[in-house]
Amino acid sequence: MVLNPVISKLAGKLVVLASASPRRLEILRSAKHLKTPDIVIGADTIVSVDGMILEKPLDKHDAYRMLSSLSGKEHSVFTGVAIVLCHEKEKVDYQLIEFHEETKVKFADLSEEMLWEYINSGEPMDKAGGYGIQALGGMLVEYVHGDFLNVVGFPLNHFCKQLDLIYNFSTSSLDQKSEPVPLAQPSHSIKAHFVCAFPSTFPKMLQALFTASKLCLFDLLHSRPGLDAAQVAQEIKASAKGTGCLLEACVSLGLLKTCQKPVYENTNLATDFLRSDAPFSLHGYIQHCNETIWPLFSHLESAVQEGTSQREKAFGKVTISNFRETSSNSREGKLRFMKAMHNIANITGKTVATAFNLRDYKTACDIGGCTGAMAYEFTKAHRGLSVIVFDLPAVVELNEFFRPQHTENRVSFVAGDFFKDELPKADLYILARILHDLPDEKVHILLSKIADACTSGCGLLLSEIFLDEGRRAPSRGLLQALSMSEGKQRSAAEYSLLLKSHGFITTHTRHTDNLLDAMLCIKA
Ligand SMILES: C[S@@+](CC[C@H](N)C(=O)[O-])C[C@H]1O[C@@H](n2cnc3c(N)ncnc32)[C@H](O)[C@@H]1O
Repeated sequence: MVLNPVISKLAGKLVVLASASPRRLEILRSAKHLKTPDIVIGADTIVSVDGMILEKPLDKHDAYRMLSSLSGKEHSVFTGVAIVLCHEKEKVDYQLIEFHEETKVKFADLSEEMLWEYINSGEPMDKAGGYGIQALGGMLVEYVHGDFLNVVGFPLNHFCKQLDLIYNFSTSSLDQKSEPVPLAQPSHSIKAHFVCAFPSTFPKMLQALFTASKLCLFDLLHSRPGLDAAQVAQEIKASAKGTGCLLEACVSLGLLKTCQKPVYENTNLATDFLRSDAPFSLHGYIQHCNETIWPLFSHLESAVQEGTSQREKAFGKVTISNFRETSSNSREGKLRFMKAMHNIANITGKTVATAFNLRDYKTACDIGGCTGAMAYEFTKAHRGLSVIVFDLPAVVELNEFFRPQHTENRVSFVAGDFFKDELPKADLYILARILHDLPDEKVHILLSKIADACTSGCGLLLSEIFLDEGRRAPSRGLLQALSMSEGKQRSAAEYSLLLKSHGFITTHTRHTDNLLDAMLCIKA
């Protein structure tokens, strides 16, 4: 789903927001300026805790009752949304689409003093559950698991996905205003189209993205915007026919844009994420998905039948086991793997580095820290902190390709194997995206080595995708498990338990909305 084209489907339509909430109005307004009528959107938010439903407080005492019932606990925030599409030909017809979104929020333990101070601020009075996460109420919150905007009052991401389904898969395109879908068959045709389109469209979309990325199309159109198809074909040394089709497909996916004269340029999305030298580039990660994830998952049926990794089937024998993530042992293969890790660390690093107050730590060791991208974010976020990146010799020797141009020299590299070699001394150890790749036995070996290197009071910051306790989400973690690697996807509680068995007590857990979650532990 490409967000801007999705939300822009509302342009030129009159959208009636059937809600008095200024927050909902703000969320929708900031997503798109809307003009002409055609759609009615209604939404309502409730909070649910211990089987009780909390709506808006009636008075201060009601606010106190609600907030004290939330103190120290996880609760759910539900927003129900109804979209009514109005079709007009000879007579007006309607189509109703409903959905809801749930977000889990945990409150810190709230003292009486804090509760009353917050209630007296007046903020709780017009808000479901008696708090507003986007303002002072944010201070009460320990973590949010799920869509933040849903807690504010409108699940914009889910809403855009629904719009995508309506406008990209519905036979009754509102733009044509020709064939209204009668009320009797609510979104059935949309679902059928979705189910049909998904298996055929999705692989084609991905292959178009992989190919455009591999041919460095977005780099070319960044340095030379406004080339036509023939010029692009010449530059990328590809056929005119194939290049023309690829360019048009990229336009339809919102990756490129073209005006009346058929010349091409990058959309903002491509400029920000798809060119190889963008600060938050995902170019290396996309190549990794193309060369490693795609071939691996093309053997999914055997993986499920056999319950074993299909790495050898996909890539043949890989002799250097620690580079098992790559499809080759070549320098090019290693660099591709490192670029992929670097891209994700660039996107997530700041969130992880700023998840906790690390004022008391002066030296950190990022175990399996790869290119140092995460380490640089930690030194940027914490002025008094130096970070040693500890990784395999084959990785450390290639780190010069990833060194940032402007940085204070507080990141250094040590080569070694975390199962065999002595770990550098530090008062904070960072383990980002390491443990999910290891089975429990190996986790214990690594954690006991870290525990031996720690004195009492040392910290351990773990960053991984944390599954929810029911193992129902997030799907990126559950899908990753299908690779049948020797590792394991775990919940925050499971990680805490593993860490506790080596004397690390979890003090804080953060579910972020930025791919990786984090927990901070202290060595007892
Ligand atoms: C999935 S990457 C994570 C990189 C980095 N921590 C991040 O979050 O961006 C795993 C890293 O662990 C390193 N690694 C794997 N086995 C190792 C070992 N035995 N000793 C040291 N590093 C190892 C890999 O080289 C790779 O850089």
